[in-house]
Amino acid sequence: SVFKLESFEDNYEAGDDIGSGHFAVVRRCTHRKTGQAFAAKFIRKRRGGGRKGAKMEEIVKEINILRCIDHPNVISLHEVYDTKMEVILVLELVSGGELFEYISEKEALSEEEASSFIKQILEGVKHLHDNKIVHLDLKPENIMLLNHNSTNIKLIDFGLARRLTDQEDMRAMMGTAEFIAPEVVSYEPLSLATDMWSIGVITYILLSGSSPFLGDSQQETYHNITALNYEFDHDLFHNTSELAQDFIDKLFIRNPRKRSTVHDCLNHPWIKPVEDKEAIARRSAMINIDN
Ligand SMILES: Cc1ccnnc1
Repeated sequence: SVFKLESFEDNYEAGDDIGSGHFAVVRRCTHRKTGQAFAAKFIRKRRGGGRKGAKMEEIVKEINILRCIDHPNVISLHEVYDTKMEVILVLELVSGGELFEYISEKEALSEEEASSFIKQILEGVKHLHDNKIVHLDLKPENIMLLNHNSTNIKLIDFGLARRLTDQEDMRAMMGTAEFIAPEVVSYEPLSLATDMWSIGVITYILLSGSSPFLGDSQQETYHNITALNYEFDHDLFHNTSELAQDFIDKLFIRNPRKRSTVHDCLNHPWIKPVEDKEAIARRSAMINIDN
């Protein structure tokens, strides 16, 4: 991958911090020649045998993933600068804040608003999954609003994202099938279904303001997840439709192969409203006028 050799400072003026990720700081920046605003993600390189900083191979993996996606609901990568201490990703700027903040201000959202956000997340995730990319870190902090007065969202932070071809390699490393022990065979490699579970958690939180599996400790949370220990608490869900709960139930399935795919979700009636009779009548009326 060709990285720019002239310095980032030559072309951009860095501004305020607007976020941070793994070993990274994100700052708003302005392109000197055009005045266009971007987000610059400064990723610290791991030097020598140190622990701090990201490994170059991880940074290159994130860049290569970002370079092969292009979708209105996914952050886009503009250019990359490589310096001695850090790699700088110049990304599209989204300045509407995290979905996480938006929810906490509003407690819980209406079903229409929640369904509209989830539909956009599904559209973005569909683009990733169609390109065999699994995000692996879908959470409200990694979903940002385009700007303060819009409800357009973008997925950001692909620091943990993987291309599924890597997984196939891993399965190849598992050795010759006939000699593999059952616990190794049933070890489910990370799959696209991993993202779908996360979408279930995000949906539950958008509708109720509460987290379905969260316990008092990380260990308790893990127990709740593996035991599928969740319910639709009446106080939180008495205004929520059966359809929304059915959408979530189809994602909280232990067996990844049985869990809803992104396509199942986009076709679920909670997301894809059934076209009502008037809409059908209007459409055929238009067709008659045209003929
Ligand atoms: C935090 C962030 C990341 C990417 N683009 N804009 C803002």
